[in-house]
Amino acid sequence: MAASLPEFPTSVKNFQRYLQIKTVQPTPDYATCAQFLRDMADELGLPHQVYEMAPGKPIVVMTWEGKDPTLPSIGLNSHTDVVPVYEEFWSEDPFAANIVQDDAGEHRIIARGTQDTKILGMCYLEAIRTLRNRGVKQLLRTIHVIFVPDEEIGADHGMMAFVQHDAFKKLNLGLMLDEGAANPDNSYKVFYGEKAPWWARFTAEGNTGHGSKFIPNTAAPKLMKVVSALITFHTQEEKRFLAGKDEATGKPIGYGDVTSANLTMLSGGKQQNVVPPSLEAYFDIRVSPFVDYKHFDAWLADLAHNSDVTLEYKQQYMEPNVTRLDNNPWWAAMQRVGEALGTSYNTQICPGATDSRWVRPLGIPCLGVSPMRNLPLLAHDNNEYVTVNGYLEGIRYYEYLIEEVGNLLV
Ligand SMILES: CSCC[C@H](NC=O)C(=O)O
Ligand SMILES: [Zn+2]
Ligand SMILES: [Zn+2]
Repeated sequence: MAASLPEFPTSVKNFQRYLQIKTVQPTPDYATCAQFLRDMADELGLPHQVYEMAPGKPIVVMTWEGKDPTLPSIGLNSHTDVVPVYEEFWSEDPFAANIVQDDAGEHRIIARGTQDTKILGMCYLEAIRTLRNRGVKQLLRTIHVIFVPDEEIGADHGMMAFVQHDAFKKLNLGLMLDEGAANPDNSYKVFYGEKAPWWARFTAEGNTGHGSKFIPNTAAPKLMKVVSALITFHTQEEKRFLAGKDEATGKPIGYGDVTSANLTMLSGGKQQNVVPPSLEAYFDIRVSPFVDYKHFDAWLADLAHNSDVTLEYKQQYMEPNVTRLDNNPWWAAMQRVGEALGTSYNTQICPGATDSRWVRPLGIPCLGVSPMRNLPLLAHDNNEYVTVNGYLEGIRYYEYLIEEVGNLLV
């Protein structure tokens, strides 16, 4: 660790304070978090509302009213919760938000949530502060900075519920910006759509008995038929992805064009010498938005049926989830800002699921961008970090982007 560190700007200290709040699943400290955000809003002079779709799950919305509040507004969304840590694999306390100088001389802020996705919320707020300090009193459109809980566990009491609420409709969003991801290359990733999470549980049932016997009709071979078919499917999709283009048509194949099916949990059985009456296999399936959902659903149902296995979904997302980029004035505005700041973009389908999937089906365009480039993707990983310089670049990016989209007449 470096002997002495420079004095960092207040924006960095605010980011550290946010990171130090343990909004970690499964028991996030949302009360402290909401208080912190309310204090930030007061400091910025932004009126704010707190909504709860379930007790103890605050959604904080800060509003910077535009010159014409009747125009559709801009939503700046980020989630406040973070995923758990394996602390023994971290070089720093994941909730201390320590700043450590690396070999290249860069100052790294190391903490859970630096990339996913507390950087985003703080960049929005610090960018608004910069704009107002520059003397920009109002933009044309109203800006809503939205902080939501529980994105990491499916958003049942977060964005999924909020979009049904009157308060959400009253925000009158014309565009929502949401999370992107760190890019190891020199461009910003932009997510214009995402894969559909289908969390499937296959249950096989059969005869039980002594573990030394040849028992007919047991659970294991039935379950193995499903497991084997899905692993074969997953491997084929992986091959298509690695080949980079379609064998027949030569069309390029990216992450968004393929579907993954990972076996993530297996359960069943009580003792090693008792053949179990049931066994379960859990798959995290991420369906490409370009796949015919109904067709794929029928394929999985047939697979289960033909294997004499039952299939249940913990979640099965079925809505369209792509924002078109052609003839999209918001995207054009984003590109102008990138050009002005010397940044290029890399447009992608998000392999994971974000809160945008609840908003896109309402016809509201959503673009997921996080200004993190030349940075390894460490969301959900050990020693998650962003550099101080990267964070400051992010604030500058949003300063220009918020001004551009906030003043856009479409
Ligand atoms: C599908 S609900 C969980 C959402 C989570 N989002 C980011 O990692 C994901 O696993 O994609
Ligand atoms: Zn996230
Ligand atoms: Zn995440």
